Amino acid sequence: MEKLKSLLHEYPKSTNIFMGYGTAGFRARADILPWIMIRIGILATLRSKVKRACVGVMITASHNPECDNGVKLIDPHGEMLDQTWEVYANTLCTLDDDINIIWDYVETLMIQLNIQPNDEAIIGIAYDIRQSSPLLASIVKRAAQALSTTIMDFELMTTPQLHYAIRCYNDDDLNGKYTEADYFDKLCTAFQNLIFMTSSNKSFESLAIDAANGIGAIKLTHVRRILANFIRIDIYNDGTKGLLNDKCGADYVKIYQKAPDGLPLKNYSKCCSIDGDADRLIYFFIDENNQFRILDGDRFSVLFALFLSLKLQEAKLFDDVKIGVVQTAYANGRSTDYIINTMKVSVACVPTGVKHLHHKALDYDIGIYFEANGHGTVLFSDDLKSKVKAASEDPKRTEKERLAANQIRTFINLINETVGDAIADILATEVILFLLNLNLEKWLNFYDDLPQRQLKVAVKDRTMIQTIDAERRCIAPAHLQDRIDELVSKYPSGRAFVRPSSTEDIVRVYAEAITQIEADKLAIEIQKVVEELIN
Ligand SMILES: CC(=O)N[C@H]1[C@@H](OP(=O)(O)O)O[C@H](CO)[C@@H](O)[C@@H]1O
Ligand SMILES: [Mg+2]
Repeated sequence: MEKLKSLLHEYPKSTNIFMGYGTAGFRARADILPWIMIRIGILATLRSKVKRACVGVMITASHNPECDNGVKLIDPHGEMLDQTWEVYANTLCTLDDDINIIWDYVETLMIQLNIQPNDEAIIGIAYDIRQSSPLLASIVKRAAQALSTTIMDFELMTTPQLHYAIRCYNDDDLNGKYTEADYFDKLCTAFQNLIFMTSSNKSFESLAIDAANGIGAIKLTHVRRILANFIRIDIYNDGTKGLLNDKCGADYVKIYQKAPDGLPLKNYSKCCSIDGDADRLIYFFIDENNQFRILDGDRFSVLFALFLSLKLQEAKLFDDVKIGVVQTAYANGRSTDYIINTMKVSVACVPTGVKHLHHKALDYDIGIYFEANGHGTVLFSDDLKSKVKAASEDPKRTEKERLAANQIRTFINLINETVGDAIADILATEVILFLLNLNLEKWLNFYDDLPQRQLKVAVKDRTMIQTIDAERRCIAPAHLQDRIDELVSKYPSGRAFVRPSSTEDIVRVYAEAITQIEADKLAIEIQKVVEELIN
């Protein structure tokens, strides 16, 4: 109690205004975060006690600028914090800096959640390369230690590494331990084995990676070294010169549809950008007409689903396996059409936010999910894992069937199933392109995107908008949806929706149409309706 009391005194609550615990946890300017870290240390301790397992605390603001930071909790299987606990996180942060008030709330929660004072707690803490990160991590650590919690200090890590590390500690199948060397060995060995299984004498073209001047640059050097005999990886924006996420990184490339600074695009046929904490990935290249072309999250869904359904067919397992793609309303309509009608793979649409995609993907034996912004992964059910193992070892099957099953089995090891992992996704993408004999141009030509436009609208109260049907329709305020329907009906192949952002104080408008001019026009018309009905 005394230690916690002095910590509250040392880092007093600096503001009553803060964004709630959302998809990305808490995010704000780094200088107003210290007091929040005390409460996170407490919350993580309680979560660990309830789950009787290790939980994670990741300090990062992902693609946001260096001056920002953030924090989020990771649950024992490496997944995002359970949604009911987001409420406790918010309540803890609304409490005053009074040790008695805070302690009363902690005791109430302990009774409610049946936590005994002597229950053990263990937390793994990691952070990205922001200057503010070590201090924020030390505050979480001190708050948790004040409650006798054991700390594993992982220091610098990518977000997906910490998710995976937490899963390892809680899973006996994964030896209950994590080392960075084991992690990159696992990914790189799977990559090499998939190449060895292929009787091709092709070689890889060099890959240029824009690492957003973030933590990914440091971690990618391991992969570059291990795979040096297979693929040449050149890392740009590695933090030696530029600023974190400044005119570079996956978010910049996707939003501005522009090449990142600091990468000699013309020297490469394949380039990609990751974001500041290495959980998003976007590929890009210059096409024959000298146009800058990007391959976003929708394209990864298509590529991964294509590869996995093809291998399931070759292994004669396709009819026994439920494979599906999970998207949000921001997925380009043409990608959805292509997956359903050409690839004959089912598609589910869920609200924005990785936790929703991840949750839905668990419904499938092979659940592939990506947000259009490049965050995503693949989940494989235990049943699917047993099936492919059995098929790969079944002497009654043909060699081709066994090989395909073995390829799926190996591919599973190339994936970080806990969360989108840009480094794992790069290796998976490279291997699929290699095995299917594709380059970026051919991959892009699977289908043409419908032109689209996204707008941000500043409103007085964005919570006035309520949505249903995976955020594709509004039920409040009155008449908004009717007005949107009326506008959309004037555009052939038009599609549009509005929703309040969960990370910014704005309403997002999305519109799609046959031409860019029409998509822009539709978006602006809807923006006006939003302004009229909300402000
Ligand atoms: C349209 C869009 O890109 N939305 C992003 C953004 O959420 P909003 O609720 O739209 O602000 O940030 C989320 C967290 O990073 C990310 O999961 C999501 O995809
Ligand atoms: Mg990120």
